Amino acid sequence: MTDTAIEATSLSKHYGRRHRALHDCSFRLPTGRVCAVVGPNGAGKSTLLALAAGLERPSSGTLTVLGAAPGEARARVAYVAQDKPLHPQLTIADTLRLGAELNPGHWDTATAERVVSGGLDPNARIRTLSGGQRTRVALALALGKRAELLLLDEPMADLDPLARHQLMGTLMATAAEHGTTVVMSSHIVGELADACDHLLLVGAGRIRLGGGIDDLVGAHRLVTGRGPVERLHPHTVVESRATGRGLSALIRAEGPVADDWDVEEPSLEELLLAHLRSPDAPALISPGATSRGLEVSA
Ligand SMILES: Nc1ncnc2c1ncn2[C@@H]1O[C@H](COP(=O)(O)OP(=O)(O)OP(=O)(O)O)[C@@H](O)[C@H]1O
Repeated sequence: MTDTAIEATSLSKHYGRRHRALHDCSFRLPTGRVCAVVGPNGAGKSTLLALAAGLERPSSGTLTVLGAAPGEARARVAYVAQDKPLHPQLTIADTLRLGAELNPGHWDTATAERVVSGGLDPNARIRTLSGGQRTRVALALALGKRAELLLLDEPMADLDPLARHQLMGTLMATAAEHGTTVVMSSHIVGELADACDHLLLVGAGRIRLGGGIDDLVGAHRLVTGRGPVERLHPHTVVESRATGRGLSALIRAEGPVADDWDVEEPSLEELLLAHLRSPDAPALISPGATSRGLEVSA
């Protein structure tokens, strides 16, 4: 049994000659984590999830999922694509029955029904559902499968706040009870902080931050003091701006920060926003999240 849910080594995916969706990505996601995949539009998040689901093939580099090639791990993985494809002519009940038939011996009826419970008519056809209602059915199929790895591409995007809250609760309960690894892309940063313990920040096809959220947040500091920014040497300055009092910066601390700076730990949201605003800041993959393939070949 592997302790690695996903491992990428120098992974690249190009569409045609000009579209570089992912470039030279290396990281490791241990099993049992709830991982947020965050990044701007077009960063490569969906491409990464589709590669892990075995629906796309890398242009170069390697990717393993639960210790196997992505295609071989498919039975142990559930994937919900961004557009949540379902059979429009089936009813909700038919769809869940199909899920049970396709996953003999490892179908969790109670969880699947819980995800679609609350105001949804089991006899309603998929084509009559709203976007958010379809999402709930797609998530019911994914959670019902009792997969070891859930790959969810923007699962919360069109859910109302109550449904989002319920979904997060169900995901957390599933992950805790069965040790399921969850990987979900999202733009809703505020809601990730409570639910996720691992982060992949993707920017322009590269991994910008990778690792446990506590490790990544703990490696950074928000500092306020008198400029100029050069006074922050030797720390890595991710983002800095002039304020009424002098200078405010988010830094990656390379040792103790001098006493004349006010120092705070950033929130996850502050960390992400600073990195999103500073796409050229150096990448950080925390030690437990580096690709072992890379260590061997380095
Ligand atoms: N099938 C495709 N053919 C050509 N280019 C593609 C294809 N799929 C994705 N791309 C390109 O790859 C890049 C990454 O796309 P991807 O969908 O992975 O981004 P994303 O981070 O999921 O974006 P969003 O947040 O908008 O969903 C984009 O520049 C996109 O135009």
